[in-house]
Amino acid sequence: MTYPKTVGVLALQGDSRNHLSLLADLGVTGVPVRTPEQLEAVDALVLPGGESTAISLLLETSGMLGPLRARLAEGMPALGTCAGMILLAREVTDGRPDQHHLDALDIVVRRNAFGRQVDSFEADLDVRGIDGPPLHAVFIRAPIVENAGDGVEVLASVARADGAERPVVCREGPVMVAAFHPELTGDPRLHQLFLERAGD
Ligand SMILES: NC(=O)CC[C@H](N)C(=O)O
Repeated sequence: MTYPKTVGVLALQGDSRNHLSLLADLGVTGVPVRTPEQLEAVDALVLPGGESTAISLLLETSGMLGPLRARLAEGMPALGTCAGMILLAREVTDGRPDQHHLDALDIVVRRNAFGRQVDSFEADLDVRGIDGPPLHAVFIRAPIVENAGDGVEVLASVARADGAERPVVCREGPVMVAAFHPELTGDPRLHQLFLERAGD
């Protein structure tokens, strides 16, 4: 199994540093991506958590929106976490009217939607494809997956305060998303799962 050679981390806004150090722990060259030229040079991309409306705007002003759409359409592997998951979705039900989404996997998401747990909560997740102890996940103003298409694999779910189970890790082809912040716990297993598929 080979990992992609160079993995970019979108560094326009939000938490790119911890993603870069997890990639380094896995022996992968991670590079911050802020320009179309830097995007062109990577084999895969991590879109971190932060604020999806701000990242959306910065994608536009940096000139990266078009090139990023094109790379995703060509099949570039991407991992989106929290705000990154919102950006990669097919539809955002309550995004700002001018908020861009990249339509890279067939999910519909709603921002800041974990009911009473809206601000933050933590959960231990069984993730399909990850062995060993459950993955500890930190959710911060997390999006909810309202609908996942037939082609989408749901790899982990969590019960909302009202008891409804919601997908929190999804994958479609080379694109994987998580509603939480996998970079905050120092556990590299979610990145590893992404890279295993991304390098195929
Ligand atoms: N932790 C996060 O990335 C939060 C996402 C944020 N609520 C948004 O809408 O973009």
